[in-house]
Amino acid sequence: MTREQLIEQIKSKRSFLCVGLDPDIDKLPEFLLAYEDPIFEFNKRIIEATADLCVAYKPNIAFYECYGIKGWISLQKTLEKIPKHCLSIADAKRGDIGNTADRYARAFFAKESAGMEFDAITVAPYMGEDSITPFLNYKDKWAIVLALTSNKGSYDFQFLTDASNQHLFEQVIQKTNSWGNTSNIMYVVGATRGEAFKAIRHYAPEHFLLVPGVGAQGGSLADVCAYGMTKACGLLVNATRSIIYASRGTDFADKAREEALALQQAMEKELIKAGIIQ
Ligand SMILES: O=c1ccn([C@@H]2O[C@H](COP(=O)(O)O)[C@@H](O)[C@H]2O)c(=O)[nH]1
Repeated sequence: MTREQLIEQIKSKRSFLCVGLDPDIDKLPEFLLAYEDPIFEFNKRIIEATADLCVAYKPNIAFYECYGIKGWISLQKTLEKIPKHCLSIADAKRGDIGNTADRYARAFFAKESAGMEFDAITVAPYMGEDSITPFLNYKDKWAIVLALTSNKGSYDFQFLTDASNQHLFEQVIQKTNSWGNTSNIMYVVGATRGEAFKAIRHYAPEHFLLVPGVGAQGGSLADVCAYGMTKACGLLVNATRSIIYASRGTDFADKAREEALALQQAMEKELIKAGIIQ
């Protein structure tokens, strides 16, 4: 999906919501366990209940690969169920030397290789340029670079400063910026980092940011929008557990829709406030 198509979707759906698909077999509604592939059944119903309210889906690969071959099959079926008008993000956080990164890119972007073609993948920048550029060689695909994450551990490295007082997360953005452009690189910035969005926008004024941490992690949508929104929106705000586990009963898809709708409505207000839609 191109940047222009993504912006078009945001405007027409009046939403910049990304729904996380992190299915945990121990948290699924019990009646689904009778199905041959409970994870796919769960995801399918979540997608059907929310596809008109969101512009992206983000399966976190850990929640599939932990089930081995069966999990990969559930992931592949889930990806096929994600409508083409939604950006599909493999939250895989890959990062390795160039020739290995090339294989990772094939695995997630080249359908003829592993049978999956995501629009985007999250990547870890620690290993530098050759670990990221293989993902940028695919037309209309995105590498989403971890910049400032939502977790407590982000303080261990990401806030370290150099002699000029520049934080590591700022250096990451400044450096990776030159490897691609605003049509093939996004950054992960946690919603719990409201205070840092100004600094992020200094180094990435136009890039899309994938923002996890609203909902279960307590991040503020209002803060994210106040400091992170651009003229083209520039935000994909993710919520996972607060949507997909809104209920564990037979009404789970309806309740997921209610949660997604509440976020979409709050996002619509922000888009109007910013003059992006009327
Ligand atoms: O900084 C980060 C990077 C990735 N994540 C992932 O996003 C979702 C968040 O799920 P919630 O249930 O909405 O908390 C999950 O897949 C994380 O691994 C993140 O939270 N923070």
